[in-house]
Amino acid sequence: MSVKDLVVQYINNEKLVHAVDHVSFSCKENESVGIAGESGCGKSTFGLAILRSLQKNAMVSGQIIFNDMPILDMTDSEFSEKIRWKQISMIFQGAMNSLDPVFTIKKQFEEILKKHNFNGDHQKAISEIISSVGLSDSILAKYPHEISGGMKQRVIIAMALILKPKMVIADEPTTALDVLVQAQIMVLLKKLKKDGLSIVIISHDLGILSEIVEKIGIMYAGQIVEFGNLADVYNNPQHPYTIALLDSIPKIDESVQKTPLKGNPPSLIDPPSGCRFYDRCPHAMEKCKKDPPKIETSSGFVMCWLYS
Ligand SMILES: Nc1ncnc2c1ncn2[C@@H]1O[C@H](COP(=O)(O)OP(=O)(O)OP(=O)(O)O)[C@@H](O)[C@H]1O
Repeated sequence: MSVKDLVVQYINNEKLVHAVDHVSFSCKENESVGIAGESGCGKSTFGLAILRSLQKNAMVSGQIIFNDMPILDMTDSEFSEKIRWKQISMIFQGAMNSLDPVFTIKKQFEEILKKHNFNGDHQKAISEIISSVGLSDSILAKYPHEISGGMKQRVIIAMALILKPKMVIADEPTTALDVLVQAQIMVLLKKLKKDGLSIVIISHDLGILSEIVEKIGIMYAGQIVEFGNLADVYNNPQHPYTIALLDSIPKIDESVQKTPLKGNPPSLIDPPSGCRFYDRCPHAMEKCKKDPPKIETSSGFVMCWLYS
């Protein structure tokens, strides 16, 4: 997948919210990408833009090329017919709470298959996918309130995978689960990845991302300010925001208490020109008031005046 100059703006009360601002990067087949950043920086908007599932008040420009197909140029019906759920699917943030309480799990799988005109054997497809996420067929007769949070999340993952997509966008797939269940879900995602699934995983939790992705993008106020191989970004972060984000992870053997990053990200309505991290950056200089250059790094890029 290659994302070029992706811009998403929401119109809200006659004002523009610049939720994703000129985002570009690419990843290879079977590579998984993590998108990390604070709440409200545009991570979910980015994921929803790939699946063309943004709300109606969103305006999108730029290009997303998936398997040589320019997916933003397709008509809605072409995208639904060829791509959505069949090639790219999504585990939506908080989706396990949106399972329909009045239908059994089986019925909810059948609805998805019907909606996508699946003409194979429904029972076989459901059983196969349920077993691939570590559940047994007995769960199918149950209602959502009869199963645990971890099982619900497995059901949601199975639903996203039932049409055998090549790539899944997982938006905070472990948030709201206890740590043991989080670990089980990560084991499951790693297994699916090993079986050939590409995963774009969106999370504010750098620990979770470090377990699974090859590439990572650090998002700040709608922009990807640093992108590269996981090891490069984690071991040798370049952008002051990445450094601060990594530094905020508590370590068990540290005696000195961490000083959290001060201040808040700028509003995405009329964000300031120049570097968006300017107000919080310990290295801010006069030239940072101008838009930062995109500097090539060993495996990606950093958007920062420190390196020009
Ligand atoms: N439909 C919408 N209309 C207007 N503004 C929106 C809409 N959806 C999101 N936003 C705004 O866009 C910005 C980015 O939101 P988004 O949900 O993509 O961020 P996020 O990084 O995923 O946050 P979180 O981790 O809290 O989900 C925020 O300022 C949010 O308020």
